[in-house]
Amino acid sequence: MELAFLYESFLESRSVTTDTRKVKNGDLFFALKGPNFNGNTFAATALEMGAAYVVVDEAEVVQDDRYVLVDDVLTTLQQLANLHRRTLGIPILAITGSNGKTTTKELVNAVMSKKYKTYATVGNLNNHIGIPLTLLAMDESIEFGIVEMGANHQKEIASYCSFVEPNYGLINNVGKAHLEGFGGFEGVKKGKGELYQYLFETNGIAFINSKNEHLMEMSPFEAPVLYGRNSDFYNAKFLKSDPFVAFIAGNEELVETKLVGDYNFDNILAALCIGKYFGVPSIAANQAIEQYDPTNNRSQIVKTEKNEVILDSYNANPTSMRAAIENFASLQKENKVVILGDMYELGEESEVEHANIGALLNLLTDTKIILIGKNMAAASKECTAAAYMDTKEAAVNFLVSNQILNSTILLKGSRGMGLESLMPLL
Ligand SMILES: CC(=O)N[C@H]1[C@@H](OP(=O)(O)OP(=O)(O)OC[C@H]2O[C@@H](n3ccc(=O)[nH]c3=O)[C@H](O)[C@@H]2O)O[C@H](CO)[C@@H](O)[C@@H]1O[C@H](C)C(=O)N[C@@H](C)C(=O)N[C@H](CCC(=O)N[C@@H](CCC[C@@H](N)C(=O)O)C(=O)O)C(=O)O
Ligand SMILES: Nc1ncnc2c1ncn2[C@@H]1O[C@H](COP(=O)(O)OP(=O)(O)OP(=O)(O)O)[C@@H](O)[C@H]1O
Ligand SMILES: C[C@@H](N)C(=O)N[C@H](C)C(=O)O
Repeated sequence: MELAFLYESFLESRSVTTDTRKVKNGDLFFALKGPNFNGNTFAATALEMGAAYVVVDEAEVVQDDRYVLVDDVLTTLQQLANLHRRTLGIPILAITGSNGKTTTKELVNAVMSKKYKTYATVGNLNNHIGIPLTLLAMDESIEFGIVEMGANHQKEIASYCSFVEPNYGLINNVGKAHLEGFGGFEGVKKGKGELYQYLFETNGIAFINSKNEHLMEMSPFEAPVLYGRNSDFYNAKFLKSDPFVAFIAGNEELVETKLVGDYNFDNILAALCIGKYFGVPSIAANQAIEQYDPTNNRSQIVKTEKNEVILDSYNANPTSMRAAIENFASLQKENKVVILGDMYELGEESEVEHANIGALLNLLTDTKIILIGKNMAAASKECTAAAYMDTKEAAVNFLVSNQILNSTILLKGSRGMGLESLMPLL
């Protein structure tokens, strides 16, 4: 009953917010609880600021009939999103994976929007709150929805599938990310595999990189749409990444991208496979890939007055760190510097995984290495040639007195390290 009423008012306003700092006239305000605040305490403020209704789950804050009291605000937000998704009835593609979800989502969106009116997750709004907000932002003009799903524990992807109800899905890869919450690499496979399980049980379709043995082993499908090998539904030929990726597309066209890192080739293949499956003309699809220019701290090239920086400070885990280092090692540049920060959420595997990165760095004989953060101590023990600072503050002092000039720099670490704040020194 509450849901039907809320959906009616949602259809009138088309605007949902969870934050009084962003309320607009006519909004539906959902009073979520978070680590810092209880949204119920902001309900009255939301109404004063123009919200039409406030959805709360604490009876004592209710003052009049503009308060909609429910058992649990987050569950109601997800149920409303599900009702909207069913009403729209459009095809929805879910994208998850350990690395490259956001980039792949952007690439798929760029390709698919050459033929369809699409809506894709904005930025990284990929969790229990961001995903329902993504669904509710789709209107009747949208022909194809693309929903990024992030996760750091079991049953999370299954829960998202239950209200997103995707018809199509892509697990980009499985790697050593969020090991703490997933319970190791096998746990990552199980947790991400929940998308395959949902699609299998609902006769959905999965796009799978056939060169990825883990994904192939996880696949329960009889006939998934494969990419990556010549006999597959889609393939392309990698040419180089020096630093930008170039390749020969499935239609034999040369495509020169603005994406750094050979690992991005897999993300591109996924996008082009999906485009081909949905009938996007190949010339237009290739053009979409060529035009995509990352500006989001994810392997972004920044030319400063002093240096050229591969700014990769959005996140870091053993798999993406290794991929970034190996790619950097292959670059033909004069003065190379690697600045790496801690990798987070690795639980009991943290020390050994940081040590493994240290061992890998020993292979970079022509490169200056700077390691930052408490966890990187384990890497510095393996890689004795590296300069090591346990805090970012210490690293700032080091970089002030040891200026880096005329170099190509890889700057990568977990989000919490905020390594982009070092950019003014580089
Ligand atoms: C709940 C919420 O939306 N919080 C946002 C809020 O946080 P704030 O610091 O204010 O505190 P609370 O969370 O405690 O607030 C509770 C509610 O109170 C509201 N409120 C507060 C103050 C006020 O004056 N008025 C208010 O109304 C408040 O809005 C809350 O509703 O603001 C922050 C700053 O803008 C936001 O950063 C914070 O957003 C949280 C983090 C959030 O989850 N936002 C989602 C929309 C989202 O999708 N965020 C993504 C990050 C996704 C992510 O990390 N993905 C991981 C994997 C997923 C793991 C999953 N299990 C998980 O734990 O999330 C990945 O690896 O990709 C993003 O922002 O990019
Ligand atoms: N296919 C890939 N394999 C390994 N590493 C990758 C791949 N694609 C991207 N990366 C690395 O991951 C970084 C973050 O990319 P992106 O934000 O697209 O991933 P994500 O999975 O969405 O991350 P998050 O969950 O934190 O949003 C990139 O800058 C790059 O270093
Ligand atoms: C920021 C969040 N999406 C994420 O990726 N976290 C990990 C732990 C990181 O920052 O490396």
